[in-house]
Amino acid sequence: MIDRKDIVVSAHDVTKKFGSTTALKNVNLDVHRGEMLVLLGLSGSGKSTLLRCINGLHPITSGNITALDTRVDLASRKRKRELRKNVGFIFQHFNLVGRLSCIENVLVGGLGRLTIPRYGAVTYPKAMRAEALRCLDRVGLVDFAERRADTLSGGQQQRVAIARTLMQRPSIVLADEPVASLDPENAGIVMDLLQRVCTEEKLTVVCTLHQVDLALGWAHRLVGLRDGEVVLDRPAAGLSREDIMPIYQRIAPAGDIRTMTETTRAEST
Ligand SMILES: Nc1ncnc2c1ncn2[C@@H]1O[C@H](COP(=O)(O)OP(=O)(O)OP(=O)(O)O)[C@@H](O)[C@H]1O
Repeated sequence: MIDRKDIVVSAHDVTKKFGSTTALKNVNLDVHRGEMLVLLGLSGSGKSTLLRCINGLHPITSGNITALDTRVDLASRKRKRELRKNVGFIFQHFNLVGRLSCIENVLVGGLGRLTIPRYGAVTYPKAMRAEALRCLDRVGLVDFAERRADTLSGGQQQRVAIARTLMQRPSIVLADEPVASLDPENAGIVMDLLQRVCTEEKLTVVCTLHQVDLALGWAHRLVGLRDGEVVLDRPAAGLSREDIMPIYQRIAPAGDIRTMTETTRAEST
């Protein structure tokens, strides 16, 4: 039985509108400590919006959302900033500072614990530099500490971004299509790393993906969104591609349901 204490994110009837566009419709979701949850769905189904509502980057329109015991929908700006210190965010395009070394990029993850900004790795406390090296070691890149970030491959840059997130010591990691720019081998390496930090450090990872096979291979739980609604919420174990593909059906205005392939074929003829 799941202990409520282990719930780190809880969304109740969350609706998010952007003008006349409803990005999320009555979403209900509990995410547990140490869980690797993958959000799947067509482009525009609301995956990134949900991530941004969890850390308060987007205000929700109705419902309520709690992350790490903070009512995100009611929180002040200051409270949201505090929350975000405990919530790491991994982006598709890594968001590293290319001209800085890898260790400097990782150290940025620890800035929230310092009162004054630092410029250059040597200006950080020695203990933080040692921690940054350990984080780089976790992702297999300690030998690249002094290399400029923009001289690394995409896969290596994403691993540095994961090290930066670890340096932040978050309780939750939100990853928005972290492997979308990577080849299959590097995508597997990055997913493996995310799953390992999740399991070994009891971190909670909520990750959006377009690759069903990666989701099946690495997620503990899959949540499918279609037009902003949760249409699948199941443990990944025992699920097959066939169980997942209905997420990718489009609802036509007349109510007939067509798969994306059928829609694309019809549109191209
Ligand atoms: N800042 C915004 N302003 C207006 N509309 C937005 C904004 N952000 C998202 N939307 C709309 O909300 C809906 C959901 O978008 P969202 O980016 O969450 O989808 P997604 O599933 O993450 O898509 P993708 O897989 O392409 O990243 C879309 O219709 C999108 O156009």
